[in-house]
Amino acid sequence: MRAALQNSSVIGPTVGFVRLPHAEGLPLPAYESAGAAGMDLRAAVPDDRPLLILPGKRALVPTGLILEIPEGMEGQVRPRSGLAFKHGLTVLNSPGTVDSDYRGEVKVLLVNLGDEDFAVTRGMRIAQIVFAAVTQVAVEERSLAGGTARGSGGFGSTGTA
Ligand SMILES: O=c1ccn([C@H]2C[C@H](O)[C@@H](COP(=O)(O)OP(=O)(O)OP(=O)(O)O)O2)c(=O)[nH]1
Ligand SMILES: [Mg+2]
Repeated sequence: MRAALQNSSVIGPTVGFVRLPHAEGLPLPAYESAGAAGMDLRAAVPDDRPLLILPGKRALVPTGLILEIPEGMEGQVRPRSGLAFKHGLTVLNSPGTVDSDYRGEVKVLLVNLGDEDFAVTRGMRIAQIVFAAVTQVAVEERSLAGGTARGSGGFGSTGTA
């Protein structure tokens, strides 16, 4: 298995990671390749108590991490394509939004859309988090929206092919 990239190769803002006691011994998220967009999140479930997700059921999986995301950024919790392809496991609220002012434990809402039970074991990489810039906007109420060529056409109005 390829080692996760060292921090020194990353140019960008810094996100703080606080490891909670139940994440002790688990590797911190890290980019797994030079161009990776996301860092994998690991399940901080007890070693002796895997979390079983039955077909059609969902579970909130602890990561054991509190993040300190810089203002103006968010964390997006997304599925891992391998788990989705092989087991039908995905993130129900994808992309989950981790706000920069959230100081609770980051959790992953997994849903099993496959037809077999899925056991989430300690340290398993269950999802990935992508950090992205967000823009907060000012709201201005207006009586009319300005005209455009598209107008109100949507939901396939430009054709399907
Ligand atoms: O996949 C996720 C999504 C959210 N959160 C945490 C961080 C986020 O900042 C907070 C609130 O998420 P969101 O705004 O999506 O949920 P809500 O239902 O609107 O809850 P709230 O009323 O607390 O904002 O929950 C996670 O840990 N994982
Ligand atoms: Mg909210």
